[in-house]
Amino acid sequence: MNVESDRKLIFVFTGPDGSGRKTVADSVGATLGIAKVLSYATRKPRPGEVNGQDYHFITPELYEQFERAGDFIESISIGGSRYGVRGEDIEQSLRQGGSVYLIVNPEGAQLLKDRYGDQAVRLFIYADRRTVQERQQESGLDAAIVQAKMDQYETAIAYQPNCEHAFENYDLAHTVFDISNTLEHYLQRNLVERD
Ligand SMILES: Nc1nc2c(ncn2[C@@H]2O[C@H](COP(=O)(O)OP(=O)(O)O)[C@@H](O)[C@H]2O)c(=O)[nH]1
Ligand SMILES: Nc1ncnc2c1ncn2[C@@H]1O[C@H](COP(=O)(O)OP(=O)(O)O)[C@@H](O)[C@H]1O
Repeated sequence: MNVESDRKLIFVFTGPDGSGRKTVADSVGATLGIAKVLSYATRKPRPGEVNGQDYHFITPELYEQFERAGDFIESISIGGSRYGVRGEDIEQSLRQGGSVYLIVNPEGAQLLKDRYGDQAVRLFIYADRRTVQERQQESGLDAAIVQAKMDQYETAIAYQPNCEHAFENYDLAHTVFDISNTLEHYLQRNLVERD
C-alpha cells in the first residue's frame, strides 16, 4: 500500500521579478493541490492585489513586532519595504496538509535552503531581459517600479545555477506542464511502500 510519508516538501519559486514566478507558481499549485505560504509585506497593495491572497499586507509596526518576536525565518528589505515569511506559517501548513510552495527573491530562496536543506526544492523561473521588461510594462506597473526590478535582473539571473531546477517561461501552459511533471516526481517519491 502507498501511504504518504511524513516528509513534506517546500517548493521555492524564485528568479527575476517579472519572469512569471507568481503566475506559474499559482497555476502549478492549483494543478497539484499544493498550498501557498504567503509572505508578509509592508508595502501598500497595488491595484488588483488582495490582502491574504497576494501578501499579508501589514504595517511596519506589526512587521517589527513579528521580527522582534523572532517569527520570521527569513526577512529582507527591498526599496524601503520589508518582506518576510513566518516559520510558523510554513510549519502549520506542512502539518495540516501536504507539501507547500512560496515565491521569494533569490536571497530568500537561499535563506530557505540554508534552513530546510533537502526539504526545500528551488525552482528557478526565467525569461530574457527584454521579455521580462515588456511583461512588466504591459501589466501596468509604474515605470519606476519596473526600473527598480530590472536593476536587479542580472543579480537574480546569476542565482540560477544554485537551484535544483530551472524552467524558461515563454509559453505559459508549457511551463506549467513541465514544472507540474517535475513536482509530480517529488510527490510520488514521497509515497512510501507499506504492507
Ligand atoms: N526573500 C523574500 N522575498 C520576497 C518575499 N516576499 C516577496 N518577495 C520578493 O521580493 C520582491 C519584492 O518586490 P515587489 O515589487 O513587491 O514584488 P512583487 O510582489 O512580486 O511585485 C519580489 O522579488 C518578491 O518575489 C519574502 O517573504 N522573502
Ligand atoms: N508565459 C507567459 N507569457 C506571457 N505573459 C506572462 C507569462 N508568464 C507571466 N506572464 C505575465 O507577466 C507578468 C509578470 O508575471 P508575474 O507572475 O507577476 O511575475 P513575477 O512573480 O516573477 O514578478 C504578469 O503580467 C503575467 O501575467
